[in-house]
Amino acid sequence: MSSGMRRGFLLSTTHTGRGGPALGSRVTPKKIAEIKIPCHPENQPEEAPAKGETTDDMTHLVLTVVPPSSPLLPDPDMYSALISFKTQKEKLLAIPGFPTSFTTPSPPVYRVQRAGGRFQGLGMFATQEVHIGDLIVRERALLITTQYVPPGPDGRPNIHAFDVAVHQQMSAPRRAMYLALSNIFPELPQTLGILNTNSLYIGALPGYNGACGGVFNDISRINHSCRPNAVFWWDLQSFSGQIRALAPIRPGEQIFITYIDMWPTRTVRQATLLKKYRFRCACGACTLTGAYAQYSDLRRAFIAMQLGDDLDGSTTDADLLAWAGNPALPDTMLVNAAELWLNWLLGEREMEERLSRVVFSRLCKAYAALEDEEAVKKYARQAAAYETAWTGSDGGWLAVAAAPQETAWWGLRRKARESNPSS
Ligand SMILES: C[S@@+](CC[C@H](N)C(=O)[O-])C[C@H]1O[C@@H](n2cnc3c(N)ncnc32)[C@H](O)[C@@H]1O
Repeated sequence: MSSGMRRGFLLSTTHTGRGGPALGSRVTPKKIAEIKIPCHPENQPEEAPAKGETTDDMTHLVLTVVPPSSPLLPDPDMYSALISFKTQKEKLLAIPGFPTSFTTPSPPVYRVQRAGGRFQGLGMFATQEVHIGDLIVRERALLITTQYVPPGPDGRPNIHAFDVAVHQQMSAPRRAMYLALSNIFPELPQTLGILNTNSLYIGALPGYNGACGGVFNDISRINHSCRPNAVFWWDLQSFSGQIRALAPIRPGEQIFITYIDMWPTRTVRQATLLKKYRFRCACGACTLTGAYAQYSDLRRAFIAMQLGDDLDGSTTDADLLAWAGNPALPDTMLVNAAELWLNWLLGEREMEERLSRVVFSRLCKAYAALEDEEAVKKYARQAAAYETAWTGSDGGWLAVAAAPQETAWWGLRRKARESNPSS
């Protein structure tokens, strides 16, 4: 998306890192309360390679295992094979305490089983009721690799590293797990075909900002939906992937993540999935017909328009503050718009992290300005659940839900009316 697109009306939330809003001058209350309504956190910058550091390094890949092999760490089933550049390996292993330990729900709340119907092979299913934000599984990868593979002597990507990692570095049980994963690219060498079928994007590793992917024993069994009920994310510190619920899931229901961006139209999504994963998606959004299908495409296009703007840019709460401080403007002006956006996000099951956070933030600020305690509590609780799904912690939203009146936005409309009795 080009950053030159028109700035969307929803995007005027102050971005001050994980802190709260910087209130403008006109309606600043005397007492700035303790509880901040979270707003969009700054993105962690991907670490660019230091000048000259990776140039030589990037001519070849190095192989290692994480945690580093040690007789003191006897559990080979927890090791990830890592294919990276030397600088990445060194920076990773130099992180204090790396990798931290982690836990996953025990007994498991899911089962990997034959998916049946339109799905080839296996899928992941809930065995217990799961709520938004709940952890479903956390797992160390079988293999983590950079996407960029330097050329070998013949000038073609040197994919030999995948064979070495799988056949020489993995323990026998880990290798068996890897080789049992599905492979939709039989024309490729087996280790690469499995990688391309199953790897999930994990972002960059320290030392080089190129993309990396991870292959997992259970997480890679999750099928795709354009209306997913779960989200995958990667935690560098523990070197683990996790799946959390994005919607309530009942026992026996299949768990889905999205493999692709969700905002393109159905035609574009289907073409991408066919090309990259060789299946025709028949999810709830892809099987809509007629006006419903058009409406879904339209809502996703509007969501994309908002995302097209630079959400991390220097946006402010200026319009919220201008509304709060001007009693002549309708009370419902901003909440109506934000509720419409939230309904579109929920309707498409496209709870895009950055945009949803902005919407919840605006709803809570506007309802706090209107002194509508129940509405602030409702949206702050929802925001807490989604924030937990995206990050593993509620991000401060539960404090807002517990005491809306303690936020700096509380009562700004009334205060503005009191100081402008004529308007
Ligand atoms: C990462 S694997 C997912 C697990 C796979 N079903 C298995 O048995 O291991 C990706 C492959 O699963 C299948 N798949 C995933 N989502 C699907 C869907 N919504 N409909 C049909 N097939 C799907 C496709 O063959 C795709 O290439």
